Amino acid sequence: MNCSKFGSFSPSHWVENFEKWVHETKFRIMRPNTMNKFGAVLDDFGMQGTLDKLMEDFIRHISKIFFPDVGGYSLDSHHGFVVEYGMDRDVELGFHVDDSEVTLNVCLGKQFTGGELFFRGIRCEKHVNSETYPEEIFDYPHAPGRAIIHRGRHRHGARATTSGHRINLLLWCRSSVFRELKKHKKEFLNFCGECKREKKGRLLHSVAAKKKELLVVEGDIAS
Ligand SMILES: O=C(O)CCC(=O)C(=O)O
Ligand SMILES: [Fe+2]
Repeated sequence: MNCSKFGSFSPSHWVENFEKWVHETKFRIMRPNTMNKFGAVLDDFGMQGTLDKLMEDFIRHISKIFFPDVGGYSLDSHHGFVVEYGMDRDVELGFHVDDSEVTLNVCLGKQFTGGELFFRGIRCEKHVNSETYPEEIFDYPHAPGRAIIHRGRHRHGARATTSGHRINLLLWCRSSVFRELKKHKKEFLNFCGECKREKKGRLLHSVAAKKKELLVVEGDIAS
C-alpha cells in the first residue's frame, strides 16, 4: 500500500485516493467507530502525522476561543476516520455523543440527498439521556467542502442518506488534562446544558428563600 498519496489535505484528493485504495486492495478495513460499519480509521494507514498537524495548527486554536469549557487549547490526542453512507453502505447514524472533547466533521461529498445532521443540546455523562429543550433543537444540512466543529458532548446524529454516496471525515480530538480534571472537580462540568439549568434553579430558589426571610424580618420590625 502506498501511504504517501494520502499526505496532502485536499478533500477531493482524499476521496479519490481513498476510493481507489479500497477498490485496489479489497481490504477489510477496521470499523471506524462502534456505530459506523463503513469507513476506515485514517491513523491506520499513515495519516497520523497529517491529522496531528491539523489538530495542533488549526483545531486547538479554534477550540481555545470557542470551547474553553471542554479543554480549549489542551487537546492532545485524536481519533481520525472516514465514514461512508449510501444505499449499499451505512444509511444513517443514531443519536449519540462522541468520545471527544471537540469534533471536526468535514463533508467530503460526493453527491447525495438527505444525511442532515441534527443537534440536541450539550450533556455530561449523568445527563446524557435527559430531555431536549426547544432552544436546543438545531438541524444542519452538511454540504460537500464544508466543515463543522462542535463539542463531542453535543448530542447529535445523521439522518438517512436517501440517494447517492456521502463521505465524511471525522476527527475526534481529546484532552487528557481536561478528562483528568473532570473526574475530580465539579466546575469542569459547566459545559452541560442540564447542569447549568439545575444550577440556575438552585440559585433562583435560594434568592426566593432569602427574599422571603427578609420580608418576614421587615414585617417583624414594622409591627
Ligand atoms: O455522519 C456524520 O456526518 C456524523 C458522524 C458522526 O457524528 C460521528 O462519526 O461521530
Ligand atoms: Fe458523532
